[in-house]
Amino acid sequence: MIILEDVIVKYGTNPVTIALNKISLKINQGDWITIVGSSGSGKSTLLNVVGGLLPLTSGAIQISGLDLAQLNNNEIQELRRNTISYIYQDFKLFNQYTVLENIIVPQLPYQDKKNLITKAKHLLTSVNLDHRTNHFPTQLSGGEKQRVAIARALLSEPAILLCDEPTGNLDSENTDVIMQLIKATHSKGITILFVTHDQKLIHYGNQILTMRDGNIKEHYIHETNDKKKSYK
Ligand SMILES: Nc1ncnc2c1ncn2[C@@H]1O[C@H](COP(=O)(O)OP(=O)(O)OP(=O)(O)O)[C@@H](O)[C@H]1O
Repeated sequence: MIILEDVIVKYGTNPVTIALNKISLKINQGDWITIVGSSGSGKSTLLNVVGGLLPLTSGAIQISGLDLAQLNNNEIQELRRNTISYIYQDFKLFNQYTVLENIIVPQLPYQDKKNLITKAKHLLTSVNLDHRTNHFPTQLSGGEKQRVAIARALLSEPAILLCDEPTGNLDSENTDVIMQLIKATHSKGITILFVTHDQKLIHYGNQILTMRDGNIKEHYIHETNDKKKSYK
């Protein structure tokens, strides 16, 4: 479970931007929350604080019972390595590495290489890219790059997958492929936080969270038809 309590994030000093303005939210394991809202409303900041990438100005975040503020840098990195994975609009692949290397590189210092290669090959098959194992990112299409990024994100078998507009650079055909892969991932019980501007994608999640000016404007849960400002 992820719990945000009165989370405030400010950027800068003069001027100050309040990116998250006292956000409280409870996310259960296996939820898929689609996060929408206009540009600058705080969507990426919300993802980044859950991912342990940004310090809070005030408030608290718990992930699986751990208070992020109580963790040292190594512990945060461990949480990010084992529990939380990210996929981004711009894929963030390493152009100097092959597809297979891109998938295993983040985990290489911590796990047995042979095991990682076996797992990575299995993941490449599951995203239909086994024929691209030794290619470099520059030789791939956008959709293929995002499939590599998904394989990399899943290597650690994370509990939480943070998706920051992962289909933003893709055409509708590739968007469908990526959404089906994320859907399959979600069906294994992984929590998904999914930022998008694409209204066509909001039905994939079980909840829609609308941000406005650093606040949760609306939190809509599909299954219950329940509308909430927050779970507080
Ligand atoms: N590094 C930063 N320094 C200063 N202000 C920032 C920084 N990052 C974001 N902001 C500001 O914080 C606010 C929230 O930004 P955030 O990126 O979370 O919005 P967003 O909803 O993801 O926007 P978009 O849809 O355009 O990606 C915006 O006003 C933005 O200008």
